[in-house]
Amino acid sequence: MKIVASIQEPDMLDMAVSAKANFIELRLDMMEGDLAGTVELIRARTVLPLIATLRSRDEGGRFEGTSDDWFAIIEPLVRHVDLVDIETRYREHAPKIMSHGVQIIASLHRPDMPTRFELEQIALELRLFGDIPKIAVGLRSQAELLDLLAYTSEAPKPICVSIVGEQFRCARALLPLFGSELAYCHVGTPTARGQYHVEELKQLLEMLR
Ligand SMILES: O=C1C[C@@](O)(C(=O)O)C[C@@H](O)[C@@H]1O
Repeated sequence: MKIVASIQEPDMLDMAVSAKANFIELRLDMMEGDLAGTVELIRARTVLPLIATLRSRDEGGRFEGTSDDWFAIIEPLVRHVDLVDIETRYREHAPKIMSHGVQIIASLHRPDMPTRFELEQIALELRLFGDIPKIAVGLRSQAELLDLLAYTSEAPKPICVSIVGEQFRCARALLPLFGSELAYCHVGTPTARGQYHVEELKQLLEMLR
C-alpha cells in the first residue's frame, strides 16, 4: 500500500517529501503556467514516484478541455513522471501514454455507490486500459461502507478504492487495510474533501494495524 501526497502547488513538494509520502501526485488541473516545465523541475528535486493527474471537472477537478486538449497537456510531461492518472473519458490516449514506459492509474469517480456487479464491471473496464484501476465512490450509509470494504477485500489486486466527499471519511483509513493500493492524502491543503494529512494517515494505519 502506498501513501500518496496529492499537491496542487510545486512549493508543497518539500512538505510531501518531509512527511515521507511514498508517492507524489501532481494535480495539474490545479496548477498554472508551463506545466511541462514545472513537472521537469519537480522531477529534478525528488526521486519519489510522481503521478501526473489532470482531473476533469466532471470527476471533481478543474480541467474543462477536450480529450485532445488533455493529451496535448499530458504528453509533453510524461517523460518526467512514473504514473499517469487516466479517466475513462481519456482512455483513447492510454496506449500512447503507456508507450512512454509509465504505469497507468485508470480512474473513475462517481457520487454514488455502485452495486457489487457494477463495481466489478467498472474495474474490468478500467483494467482494459490501465495497470491500476481506481474507483472512487460516494457513500450514504454504513451498509454501503461495509459493501465497499467487502468489495475491496475480495477484488483482484492491484486496485485503488477511495471515496468522494466528507461523509464516512474513516473509509480513507480502512480501505488500505482491506487491500486498496493507494491512499491519497494532503500535506497542508487538501485536493479533495475528507483527505487526511499524510502524517495523520500514517498514525491511523499504525494504530489500526
Ligand atoms: O482520485 C483521486 C482521489 C482524490 O479525489 C481524493 O478524494 O483523495 C484526490 C485526487 O487528487 C486523486 O486524483
